[in-house]
Amino acid sequence: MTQPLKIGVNGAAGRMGRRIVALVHEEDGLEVGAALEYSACPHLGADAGELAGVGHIGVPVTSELGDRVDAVIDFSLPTGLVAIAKICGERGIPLVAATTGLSAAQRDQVLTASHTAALLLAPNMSIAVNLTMKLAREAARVLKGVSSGVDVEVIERHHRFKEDAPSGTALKFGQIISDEMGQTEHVHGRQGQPGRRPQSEIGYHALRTGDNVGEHTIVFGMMGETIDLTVRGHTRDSYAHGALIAARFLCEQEPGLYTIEEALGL
Ligand SMILES: NC(=O)C1=CN([C@@H]2O[C@H](COP(=O)(O)OP(=O)(O)OC[C@H]3O[C@@H](n4cnc5c(N)ncnc54)[C@H](OP(=O)(O)O)[C@@H]3O)[C@@H](O)[C@H]2O)C=CC1
Ligand SMILES: O=C(O)C1=N[C@H](C(=O)O)C[C@H](O)C1
Repeated sequence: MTQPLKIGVNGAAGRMGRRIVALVHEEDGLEVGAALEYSACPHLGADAGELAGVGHIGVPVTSELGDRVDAVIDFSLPTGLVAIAKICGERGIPLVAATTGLSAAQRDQVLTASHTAALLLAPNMSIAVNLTMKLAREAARVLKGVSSGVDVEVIERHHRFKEDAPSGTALKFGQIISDEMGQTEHVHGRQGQPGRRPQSEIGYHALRTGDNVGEHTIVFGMMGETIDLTVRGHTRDSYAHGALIAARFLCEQEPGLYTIEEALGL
């Protein structure tokens, strides 16, 4: 019988980390190998399963990655991702990097791990969101030919605790669309007298309310008609399931940089 893959969870005491711990524990062929947090985390020493609401699993929250993991899934903070990416790169451990809000320099530091380990870095692990990205690319490809112009706006809604804005997913939607349509300016909200809207911009609008786990709407506004592409999360498990698929996928790959589309088979 094959041994279960041992998954290290970075940010294990967080909202996503707890769901990853719970689902890894429940899924056949996977087990929690390590539950990682930063060295001053108040949850150090607590049982990761108890924190995640699935009962005692005998894996304490720790700040040191032991030698018991086959892959790491990270949902933490940019500094946490940079630190774990360095370790994964040094040890050749596959890494699913889900944290958003990285600076360009932090992103480059994380990408360095792909020279020596299998790495997947994506702002959204959900199948529905990544499929909607494909739809958005197709819409942009077709609509760029509309002679009277198309105004693209990205509206996202998230919970009040989210630290970065706009979401990493919103920025990726904008990147995909501007790659197809050629917009060169990315505008975040509007106020005062911005004047007539130029075709060269994509507008982003970040709403922060309550416990919303994530919604994105891409508006393609034209003269006479509008297309809204909307994708809504209902629970964080939509992201967690995709991250587990990605971890299994990376465990079968050579070192290198992989995409969530490859992992999900989109
Ligand atoms: N790609 C995707 O599909 C998704 C990505 N995300 C992203 O994942 C990240 C986490 O989201 P969420 O779970 O809601 O956030 P949380 O704040 O609930 O969780 C982050 C956890 O990481 C901990 N942490 C802080 N610093 C470090 C460190 N240096 N090393 C390890 N752990 C650390 C935090 O501790 P403390 O609270 O004490 O600071 C917290 O427990 C965000 O960037 C979010 O945008 C979220 C959902 C889906
Ligand atoms: O912080 C969140 O919650 C989420 N963050 C990701 C992002 O910034 O795109 C993905 C998802 O929307 C949930």
